[in-house]
Amino acid sequence: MTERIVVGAAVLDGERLLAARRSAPEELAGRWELPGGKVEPGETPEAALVRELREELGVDAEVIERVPGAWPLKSPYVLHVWTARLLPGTGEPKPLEDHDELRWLGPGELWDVDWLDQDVPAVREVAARLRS
Ligand SMILES: Nc1nc2c([nH]c(=O)n2[C@H]2C[C@H](O)[C@@H](COP(=O)(O)OP(=O)(O)OP(=O)(O)O)O2)c(=O)[nH]1
Repeated sequence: MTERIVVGAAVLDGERLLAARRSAPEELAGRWELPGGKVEPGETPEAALVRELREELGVDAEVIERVPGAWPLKSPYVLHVWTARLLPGTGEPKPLEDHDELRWLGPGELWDVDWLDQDVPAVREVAARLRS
């Protein structure tokens, strides 16, 4: 089956990373992830990321760069991650859809939340870039 991309946004504010707690489906609820979602047919991953951040968090954001790596999810999905930043004046993100809590994680707090297993290597990669 053709791979389908799920985009995850590592939204950064200085050295802080935004984490989102899923409210559904049942098997993922309560675990933390990078906000994002499935890329629609004909859409670029970058456009999907901006769209998902608007839908899920009510914010306007811009993509910074791809975090190297691709992490397999439930077939046929594969997680690709980009760093992103909020546009000035857009306000604080809110858990409008798919999430019931958001947290900005500062340095030393990245591992304070229960990330989805498949997100752990992606967050590790983001953490390495935050330190460099
Ligand atoms: N958004 C997001 N999804 C993730 C991550 N890690 C992970 O396993 N997933 C899974 C959860 C879902 O099964 C799938 C993405 O689905 P989603 O529900 O966020 O996608 P979507 O907003 O496009 O919604 P829909 O089409 O299901 O309505 O990928 C992650 O870090 N971010």
